[in-house]
Amino acid sequence: MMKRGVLCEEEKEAKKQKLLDQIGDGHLPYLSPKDDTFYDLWRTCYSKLTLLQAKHINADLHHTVQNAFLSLLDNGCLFQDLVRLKGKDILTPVSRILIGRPGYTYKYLNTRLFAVPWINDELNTQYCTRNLLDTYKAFSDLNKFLYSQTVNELQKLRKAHKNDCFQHFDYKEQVKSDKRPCTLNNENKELHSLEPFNVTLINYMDPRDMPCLKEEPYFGMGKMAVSWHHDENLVEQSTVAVYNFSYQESAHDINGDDKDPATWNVGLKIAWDIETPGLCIPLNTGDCYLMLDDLNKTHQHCVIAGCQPRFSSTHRVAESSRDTFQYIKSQCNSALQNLHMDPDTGAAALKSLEPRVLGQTEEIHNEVEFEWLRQFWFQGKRYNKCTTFWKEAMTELENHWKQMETMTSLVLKAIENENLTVDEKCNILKNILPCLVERQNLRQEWRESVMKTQKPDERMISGCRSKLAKKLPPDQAPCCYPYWNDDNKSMPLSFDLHSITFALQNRLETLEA
Ligand SMILES: O=C(O)CCC(=O)C(=O)O
Ligand SMILES: [Fe+2]
Repeated sequence: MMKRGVLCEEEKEAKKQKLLDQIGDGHLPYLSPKDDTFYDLWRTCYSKLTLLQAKHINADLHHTVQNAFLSLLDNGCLFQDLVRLKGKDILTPVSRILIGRPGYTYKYLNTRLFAVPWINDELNTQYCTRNLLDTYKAFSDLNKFLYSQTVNELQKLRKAHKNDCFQHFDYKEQVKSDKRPCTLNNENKELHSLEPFNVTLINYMDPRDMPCLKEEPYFGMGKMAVSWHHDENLVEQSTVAVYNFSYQESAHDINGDDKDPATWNVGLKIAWDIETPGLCIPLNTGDCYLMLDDLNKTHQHCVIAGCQPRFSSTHRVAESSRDTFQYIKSQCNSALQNLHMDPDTGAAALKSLEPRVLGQTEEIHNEVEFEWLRQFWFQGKRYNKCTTFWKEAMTELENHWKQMETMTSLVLKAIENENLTVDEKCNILKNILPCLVERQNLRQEWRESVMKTQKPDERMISGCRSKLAKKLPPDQAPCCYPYWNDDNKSMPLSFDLHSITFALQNRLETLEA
């Protein structure tokens, strides 16, 4: 069920290793403002990166947003994520929270983050304190501001692009080759998204808590708080806008004296290119930068740690077709349409035994279980500190999921008992078995992931398992939920589906023989 990128992890890793081998012991060149050609390089190879300096932004907005960052920290609403990278479990050095439209989620590194709603007109009671309500709203205000700036900058970009094209366009060439000016071609090509940002991912790190950050490997830019990456799961050609806030003086410098020791930097490079120098842009507190249009696709970025604690708010247009509570709720409702509950006896029955319908129900069953319930509970009880929105949403989804457990058990009974032809039974089995096998495999995977993070018992003493467990506070420790024992009579089927899928496979083979 995990989404696959254009290049798979192994291919990317091999490609990266090849680049590192080419570089050998040395480093590739990169430019920062102290280099004469820094602005030329920025204009020519990084023109879709725009910096908005703090001094051009309204002081009230700075004040509101900066207080909001500090409030998130004071309220314990920033969390390190336990992610799986290149087959290893790691705890991200950066702590995060997602804030955004009610019901939105955002997936990064196979972790689904659940957005704390930034405003909720109907239910103000969904926050622990009044103070937190104002905190989230501050990011909605910042979101509106950054969106208006993005629209302006995209217009400027479009104008500059048109001028460039007309300047370079040679009329004779056009007649000869019967090509049209590139502005005309580009009229259709300019697909950049003007959709407003729907979420912001807030980042926080105090470098003094993270003495073991990795060195930036290609250019020697310094210690990385966030390694090179493209932002994933965004609407194509959508801008990412970032507000930067570092605070408190500190004498501690982790990056040597090569550049201003206090400053955090954003690093940029063209993806898979070792000819063009990298760009390292220092960020002063209150500065914002925009990665416009397709910059996130053509280039990669990283964050080089300064010495102060630092926050950023990264506003994005998350791809949301299958990633909102509204979406998964409607999926559940469509699956449950095939369930009839007798109002008098409370007995459950399936309305249709159409194989396609049964298969779809089992798919939705997996989707709600693995993409929502298990993702949510893997993050412990962290969300309770920030909002009640997701606890209520998960209770609702869990009720739907439990009814789908009943539906699965009813299909299994139908295959045993009903007056169905061999063909009908085969068709049903073919439609549901792949989903049940996937459910069994994914349940085992999730259970193992959670066990790895738990306190070691006598059998598991050493290694990163125990280290990870110690690092996470109890309310953030991953839960394997839902989980139940075979003697739990409220559940129609076992957690472990191994013997059921095994028997069904045999059954199918016998029927087909
Ligand atoms: O903190 C920043 O400036 C950017 C962080 C980032 O790249 C991300 O959250 O994807
Ligand atoms: Fe990023």
